[in-house]
Amino acid sequence: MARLTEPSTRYHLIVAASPEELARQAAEQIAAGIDLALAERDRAQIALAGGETPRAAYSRLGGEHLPWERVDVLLGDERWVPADDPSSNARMLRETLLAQAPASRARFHPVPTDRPSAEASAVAYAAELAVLCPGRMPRFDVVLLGLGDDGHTASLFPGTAAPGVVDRPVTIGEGKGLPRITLTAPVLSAARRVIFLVSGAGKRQALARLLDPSEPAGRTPARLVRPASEVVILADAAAAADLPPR
Ligand SMILES: O=C1O[C@H](COP(=O)(O)O)[C@@H](O)[C@H](O)[C@H]1O
Repeated sequence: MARLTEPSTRYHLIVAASPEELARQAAEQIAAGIDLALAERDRAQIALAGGETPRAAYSRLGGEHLPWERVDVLLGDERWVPADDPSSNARMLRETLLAQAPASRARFHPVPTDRPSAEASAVAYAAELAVLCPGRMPRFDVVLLGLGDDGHTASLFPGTAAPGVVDRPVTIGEGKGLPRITLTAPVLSAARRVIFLVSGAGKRQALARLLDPSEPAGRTPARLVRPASEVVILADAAAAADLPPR
């Protein structure tokens, strides 16, 4: 009898020579995913990373001439903080991608963090997602992810329950002392195009672990993102410094 084995995830690593090049490549990859989606459907849905790394890429992407009014912009995760909190991922997006024409015409769907609890915010975000992308698991056209130095992605932190949630698209997480709302691994994996953006020497070990087939996902939850298509990793030279030649 034939043994069924899960196909392994294919990673395509691109090392950028400068911060400008990293931002340019990221903006280009996201724009290409949007273009492809809009050639096939009326609207494109993208889920973007928070944190600090993608700021320059978003500022650059915001100037791309795309039919932004047909693009739904969501977040892969959000800290459960008010919308104007300095650590709010929505605030960061509003200050970069959405701050300028033409991307200001996109429809932004922030995580509603104004609910009485993180759980209630997760339920509200899941309801919004269900309207936008009907079906059991939403399928984004593009998912841009970050990689934490501890191997987390979105808000799937090692040692917490969120990475193990597989029966719903949105769950609550916890990381660096903050309650969070996050897309789950099955939704991230269902995306048509997944891109990781990794920058800085502090991410060296995490990046090496992400690319190591023997690395357990329990220690590096970013390995739980296993789309059918190849995963593009855009890294700078500092993050990629310890990697063996590929
Ligand atoms: O907490 C978070 O961290 C990750 C990584 O952020 P970075 O600035 O170190 O690249 C980010 O992807 C995630 O959205 C954010 O909430």
